[in-house]
Amino acid sequence: MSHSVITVKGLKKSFKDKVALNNISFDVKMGEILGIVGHNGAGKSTLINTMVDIYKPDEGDVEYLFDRKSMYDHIGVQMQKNYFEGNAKVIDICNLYKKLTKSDIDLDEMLDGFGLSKEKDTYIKKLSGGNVQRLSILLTLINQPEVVFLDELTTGLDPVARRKIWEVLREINRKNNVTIIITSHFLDEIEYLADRIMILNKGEMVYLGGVTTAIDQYSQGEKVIEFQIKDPMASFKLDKYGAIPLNDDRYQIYTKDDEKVLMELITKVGIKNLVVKSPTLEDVFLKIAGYKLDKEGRIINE
Ligand SMILES: Nc1ncnc2c1ncn2[C@@H]1O[C@H](COP(=O)(O)OP(=O)(O)OP(=O)(O)O)[C@@H](O)[C@H]1O
Repeated sequence: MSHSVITVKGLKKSFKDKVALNNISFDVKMGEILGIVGHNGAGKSTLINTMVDIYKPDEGDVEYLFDRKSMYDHIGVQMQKNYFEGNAKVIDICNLYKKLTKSDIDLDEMLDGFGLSKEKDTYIKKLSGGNVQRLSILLTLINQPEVVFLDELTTGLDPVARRKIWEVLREINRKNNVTIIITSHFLDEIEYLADRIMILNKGEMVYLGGVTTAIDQYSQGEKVIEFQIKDPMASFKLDKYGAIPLNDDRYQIYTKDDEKVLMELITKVGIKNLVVKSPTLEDVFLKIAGYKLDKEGRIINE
């Protein structure tokens, strides 16, 4: 069992009467990738901001394994918004960070790993949004932190660029045992990267554990039947099955007795375009917190 590098105890944070975090307690293990997911406003950024001392909690406490006074020597924080001087070149900003953090990292190697070698002499104001995002992650890693916080990891990046970032992060996690805490709206990202996931729902931690454990725990041998009904007026017939409405007039039913339910749906309700499958992480989310995903796989509010 690895040590805890961060211990969060009973965190509470409100903004006026809005409760952003309600009694959150957990440990971050050294060398793990912890993925924090939740809908807009679930409390992800507030949690990270409180963990890195940007916000003061109303109650509770965050303990680090290392000396709190030198915390910023040990951690790297990438926030949602970045403000870079537009008239500086990529390499200038990198050198500045390197100097400020007294790092001996090989910048050429890093720029290459992030696919930014060609942009080395590009002015920040001329960079694409995706490249600004890559640069901000790169800068977070320049001081060779032991713990990295990445808020909204790959928002704004195309699928190829996202994969590249995932690989870089996995490598620094595996090679250097860097602990990584990421928030994301994308379940595929968390499923791919995270050793454990935390599901936040309206400021509450509703799940913390392994991805496969989440699926096993919440599915309990159930199958998922997804379908459309032939006659929308017949939707009341689905009530007794606890059907969850999805996009595009589709419904989802969880059942341990898929054969019987399927027969009933076909003969008594009238369904089409049906799929029977084992639950995925996406289904688990839908079940735990009523989340839905948009076409790109991003969590959207109910
Ligand atoms: N500085 C602030 N002042 C007032 N309210 C805030 C502030 N920061 C967050 N909140 C509120 O606290 C709640 C949690 O917000 P937070 O930004 O932590 O959620 P999030 O899960 O990161 O959302 P998103 O995915 O949209 O970034 C929201 O209701 C938000 O409006």
